[in-house]
Amino acid sequence: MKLLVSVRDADEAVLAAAGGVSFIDLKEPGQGALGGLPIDTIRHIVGVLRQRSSRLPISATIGDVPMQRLDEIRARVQAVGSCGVDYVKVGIDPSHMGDARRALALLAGLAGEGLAIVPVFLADRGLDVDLLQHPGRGHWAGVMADTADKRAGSLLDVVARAALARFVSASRHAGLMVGLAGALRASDAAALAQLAPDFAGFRTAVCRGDRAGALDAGRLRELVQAMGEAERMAAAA
Ligand SMILES: O=C[C@H](O)COP(=O)(O)O
Repeated sequence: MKLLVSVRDADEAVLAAAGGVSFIDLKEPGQGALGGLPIDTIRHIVGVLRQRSSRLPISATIGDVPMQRLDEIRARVQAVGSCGVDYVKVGIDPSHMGDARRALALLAGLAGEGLAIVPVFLADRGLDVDLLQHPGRGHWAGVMADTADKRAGSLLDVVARAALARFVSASRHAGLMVGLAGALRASDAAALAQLAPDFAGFRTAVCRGDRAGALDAGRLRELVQAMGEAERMAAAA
């Protein structure tokens, strides 16, 4: 299981890369669950990481764009995708199923332009694995579950373990890389190792204060240790 950490600037990205993170995610945490960074900032961070010979995969979010605004989603995906990131993350709110399906179809079409797109299903009101049967699924680069309301607790408090296991397994079945996130804590490491997604994403747990605060090297170290230990124990079981 890769450890994804969300960062908002080049200093945080370098800190995360040096701290043992295996997946760097670019976002502005002060602007919501999928807050987007300015395009120039994304390009700058990618440049800094690549200059340092970091080959870590990099994702970036397009921002919290309402799903009905298909033209804006298209433009943001294309702009973020032009920055040299490996993956473009787009939030999907399944509580508006018609809009969600139309947005997912758009993302499948954009993948034809050579963009590796990861729909991020907001799981605050549950996870609908039927969306993983969307006809466009073969064009996505992966899928994620995440939460919008970080005050409600960890994803593991908000969504039943069995539903998360179904999401991971249905994603695999569809041939998709799968990630879990949503105010996850270091103490969730053992449960995450059991669920075994391809990656687990963190921001809140590695910050001083809330997720809009600064990335904290000590918290990051503790998280890397906890995740490594949980993986070793799951492998030994
Ligand atoms: O993509 C991962 C998220 O940025 C995780 O953020 P969070 O831990 O605050 O939910």
